[in-house]
Amino acid sequence: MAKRAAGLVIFRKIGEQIQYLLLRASYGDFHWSSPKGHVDPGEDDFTTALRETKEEAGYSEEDLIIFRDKPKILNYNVKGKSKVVIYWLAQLRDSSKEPILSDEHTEMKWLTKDAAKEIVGYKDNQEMIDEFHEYILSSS
Ligand SMILES: Nc1ncnc2c1ncn2[C@@H]1O[C@H](COP(=O)(O)OP(=O)(O)OP(=O)(O)OP(=O)(O)OP(=O)(O)OC[C@H]2O[C@@H](n3cnc4c(N)ncnc43)[C@H](O)[C@@H]2O)[C@@H](O)[C@H]1O
Repeated sequence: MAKRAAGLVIFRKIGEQIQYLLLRASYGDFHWSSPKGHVDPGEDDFTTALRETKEEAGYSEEDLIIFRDKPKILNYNVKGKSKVVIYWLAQLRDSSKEPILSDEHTEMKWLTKDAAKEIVGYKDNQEMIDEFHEYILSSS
């Protein structure tokens, strides 16, 4: 069975600029991603996304406006095993509230769409950022 994870693609608005939160893993290839993590047995995906966001960025559901109707699903292989990751888009209500990192990450950045796409590197993740970005623009 595929490994399953869930998380939130978090953005904030600074004036007219939209910035995405990316966290750098403290292990493996030190990759950058949105807050997310493994779905525990019996846990639903959305609960995982909220739990991991709290653990990895310090944000609670109350800190965020979550666009629940538009999840995106990424499928890729990690060490030869398939992995499914479900992401929801979420806006930080208080743009001045900075994340609190756990020991799973060493660094954070708020990045414009193009910089966020560059740092995540993977095509499917880049396409997801593009799609979420279009959604933000079309709904604001
Ligand atoms: N490798 C590791 N070494 C040591 N401790 C670890 C570890 N992974 C997790 N842990 C630890 O395990 C514990 C439980 O973590 P927990 O967060 O509960 O579970 P998890 O499933 O390991 O969490 P993530 O899904 O966030 O893991 P990840 O960052 O490895 O996954 P990603 O898919 O981004 O990345 C996995 C790989 O896929 C690559 N990747 C990411 N996105 C894509 C993509 N779109 N396409 C192709 N490859 C991708 C990444 O570059 C990376 O190489 C924590 O304490 C954590 O610190």
